[in-house]
Amino acid sequence: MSLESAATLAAPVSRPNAPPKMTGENVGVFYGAKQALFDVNLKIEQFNVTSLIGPSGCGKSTFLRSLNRMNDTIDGCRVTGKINLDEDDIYDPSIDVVELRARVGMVFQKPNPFPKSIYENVAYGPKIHGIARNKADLDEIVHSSLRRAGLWNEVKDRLQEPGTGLSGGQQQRLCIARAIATKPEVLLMDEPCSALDPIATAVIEELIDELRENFTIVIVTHSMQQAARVSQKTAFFHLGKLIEEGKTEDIFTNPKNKQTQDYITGRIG
Ligand SMILES: Nc1ncnc2c1ncn2[C@@H]1O[C@H](COP(=O)(O)OP(=O)(O)OP(=O)(O)O)[C@@H](O)[C@H]1O
Repeated sequence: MSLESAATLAAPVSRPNAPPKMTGENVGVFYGAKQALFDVNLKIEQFNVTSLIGPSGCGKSTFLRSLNRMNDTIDGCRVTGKINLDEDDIYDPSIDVVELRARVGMVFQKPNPFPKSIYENVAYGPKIHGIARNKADLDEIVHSSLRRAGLWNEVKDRLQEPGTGLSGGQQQRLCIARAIATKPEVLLMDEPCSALDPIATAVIEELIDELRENFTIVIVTHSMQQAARVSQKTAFFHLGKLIEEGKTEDIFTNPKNKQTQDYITGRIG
């Protein structure tokens, strides 16, 4: 992308004294004997969108998955270093991983609604986490999550129809509604628009900008334009290392590192 197009950057949310929502310190990730991430130090600011960018295989998704211990589900995967959510060390043996994943929710690359009704897709998390006290409560959570995900008007008359019957963009918004229904503090998004057309992508990008009022968001994206449009902070990874991070505007207009410069100007990738 041209450096000038960074003029479309989303305005930063100014909360100067807020401590970071999540902090990674010397994070390393191994798949068996192979090390995929090396000594990553990154602070995730609250109520901001942080983009993780870099060439294929550089470790973006690996780092994202380490933030809610999704890597635990991969055989032979081991994480070293420390990751905090507020004051909590998320790899401490006392941490309940199910509860952690309710606090740090995730939206995947391909929309993956359950083979259940639209209502049940969103109600599932609040039910298993015991968030709703009764049916009226559950209805309220489902309706407000669908509203916040910008899907309510399109589905309000068909809540009992299967989620899989929606369009791709609608399914992804349903997955976002499902993720926010458990009231997470942080929302992780792994290339959430890669399976969507430009119009559905624009809708999700707008939604991300609205969601940051209430959630801290970390997004992996292959699109530098998308990173520039939606995020306040950008982290550039290369070959398993965090090369440079900072305000999105600075990364795209005035990168300090030559590798970052080469990536954003299309010389590597
Ligand atoms: N389940 C796994 N088992 C073994 N190696 C893996 C696994 N997942 C990722 N890797 C390796 O770890 C490295 C980082 O992969 P990762 O998927 O995190 O990169 P990425 O930057 O998200 O890539 P992409 O943009 O292509 O999705 C790569 O070398 C990859 O082959």
